[in-house]
Amino acid sequence: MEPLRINRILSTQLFPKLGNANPPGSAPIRQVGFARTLRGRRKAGALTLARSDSRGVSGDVQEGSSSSSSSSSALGNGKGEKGLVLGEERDASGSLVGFNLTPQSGSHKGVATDRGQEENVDIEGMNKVLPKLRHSIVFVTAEAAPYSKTGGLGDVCGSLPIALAGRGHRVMVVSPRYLHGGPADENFAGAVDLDCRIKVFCFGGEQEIAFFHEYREGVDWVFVDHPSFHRLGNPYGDGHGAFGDNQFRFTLLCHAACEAPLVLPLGGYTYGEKCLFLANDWHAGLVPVLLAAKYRPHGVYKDARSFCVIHNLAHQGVEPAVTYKNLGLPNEWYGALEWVFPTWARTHALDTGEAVNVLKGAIVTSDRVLTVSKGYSWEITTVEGGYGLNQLLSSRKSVLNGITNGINISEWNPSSDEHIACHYSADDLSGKAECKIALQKELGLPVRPDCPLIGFIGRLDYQKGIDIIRWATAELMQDDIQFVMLGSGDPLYENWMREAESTYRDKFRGWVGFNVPISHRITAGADILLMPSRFEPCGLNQLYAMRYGTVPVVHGTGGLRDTVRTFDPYANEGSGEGTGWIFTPLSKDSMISAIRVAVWTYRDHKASWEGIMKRGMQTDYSWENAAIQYEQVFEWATIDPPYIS
Ligand SMILES: Nc1ncnc2c1ncn2[C@@H]1O[C@H](COP(=O)(O)OP(=O)(O)O[C@H]2O[C@H](CO)[C@@H](O)[C@H](O)[C@H]2O)[C@@H](O)[C@H]1O
Repeated sequence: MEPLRINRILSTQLFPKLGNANPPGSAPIRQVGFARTLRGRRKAGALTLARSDSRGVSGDVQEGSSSSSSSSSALGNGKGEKGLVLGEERDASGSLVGFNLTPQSGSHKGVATDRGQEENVDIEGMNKVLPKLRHSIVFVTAEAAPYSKTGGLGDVCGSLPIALAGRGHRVMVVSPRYLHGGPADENFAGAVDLDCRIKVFCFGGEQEIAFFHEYREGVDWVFVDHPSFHRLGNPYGDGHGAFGDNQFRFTLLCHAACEAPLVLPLGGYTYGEKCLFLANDWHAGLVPVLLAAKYRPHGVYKDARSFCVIHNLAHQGVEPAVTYKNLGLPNEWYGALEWVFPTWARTHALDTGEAVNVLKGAIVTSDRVLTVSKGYSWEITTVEGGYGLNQLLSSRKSVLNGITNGINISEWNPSSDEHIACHYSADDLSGKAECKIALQKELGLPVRPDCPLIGFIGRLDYQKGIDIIRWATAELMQDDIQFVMLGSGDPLYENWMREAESTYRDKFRGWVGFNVPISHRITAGADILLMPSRFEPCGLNQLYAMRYGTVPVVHGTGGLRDTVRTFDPYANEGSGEGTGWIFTPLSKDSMISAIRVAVWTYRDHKASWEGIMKRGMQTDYSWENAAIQYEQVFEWATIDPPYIS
């Protein structure tokens, strides 16, 4: 293996044993899938999509791609009046942590024209500003809606790829072909067996992987097929908890995803080596490590770039250190995944705390790190929000950015939603009242159009602040309100929801389970959506709620703080401003106070309430904005040499 070259400073503290450490129980690694790769390389390389080199890169771009003067103009369309440009967001220390889209001002015009980065293309009647630089993009993810979804990761990986494909990129999404033995298996009915088998060597044996494929909405949806993805439950577990072999299952996914661009002739052509890999959350975290450790030393994927996309830092894929030898990585890369628990977190006196941490491996090997909101990109560099990775993430601050998620505005559209009782829009809100009545009827609540209806949708998890809701419910139920919850997860809270429903028959409904149509009906029928999340990397439900004229009351954290604006009745010369309420700190009392202010506004200040609803409904939450920001990060990453070559 070639000596490791890292193009930017990488603290030895963070990479302590790289190059000389051997993992516990280590054995030589066989490179099964890769052998095939080398054979197919010539063909794959020849088919790589053309990419112009550093065209448009002005000379003053600084190391780390944080140069604002050059980058902020990158998205101008060169036509003078239609383009958007990115204005950078910096934190108190001056580090770039996110971007704002702003209309192109006169001062940017000249630069944008010089760079000539985009072109106007008329696609299906929509005059879009498209980038000239088209990439081959590979999303690797444990879930992608509508094929699989347990939460927001599925939503994002089901819709951002479509937005990027719509902007001219060649986009593949690689995720498992789950068969759970239920109706959801039908989701994969359109995917055909590509009749391409590869062998992956991991966990002490050779595993045969098949690929299924569906081309839909401009995206190559590639499904990795292996018997371990065929079982009852959901992608991660069943009624008994998380599957014990998740590390194995997602190791397979990562190996398969690295092979897919090289071996799958999708539409007649492989994606080739010049890909941008977006590794979403820990499940895909081995992808950047494999690129660096398994492929690049052999000259493969030299021009690829990898992005570690963090949707939730609380889940890192931590396993006992002996697992390392199972991952199909060279022994000398153990340091990349090495993780030592602090003394207080060890279970007994002889516990050395040694573990492997897949997400850590992704952070230290990927070219850039992305999170799903600007606020969260800062929070994860703090002790409170960093889940032990804050120092590591701080060390990569120059390549760490937050891009706020968009939403699928076709699926979440109150004027065409197939799941709701009546359609409506900001111009005619009458249908929303019908949706509320229909929801009350469906759930067996008293039909009371004027009674404020509060909704909650989400995983019943510590993250979502469900304990705060539980604690506050008795007090909230003293008010004249109705409260509807939809969620599944921790059995403690599932049982509590059932109990609360029987205690407060006229006011409370707790729907235990995962049900997308009901989630749409609650979003449309509720007046207020409650999100007391302890942390929230972005949050999608508040975006859906605002689009449906349902006013969010949220804890001021992460993406919630970035996307909801607290109502101010005095702003704009008394006409008001804001789309909801943000409360802080996260406590029962501050949450109840915020709900009471919202309920009071709903009851006694109808005009203000309508203003809040309409401002939320009129905000642009489409993926287009986020996709443009992703392109900016892609551009920076391709300007820089690979982080590890
Ligand atoms: N019982 C149920 N029935 C039907 N639908 C249900 C449901 N429970 C949840 N959902 C749906 O699942 C999605 C949840 O998305 P969120 O972004 O709110 O949270 P999640 O924590 O899963 O995602 C993580 O990743 C996303 C994406 O980046 C980040 O926004 C977020 O902050 C981060 O925690 C929504 O579409 C919601 O409607």
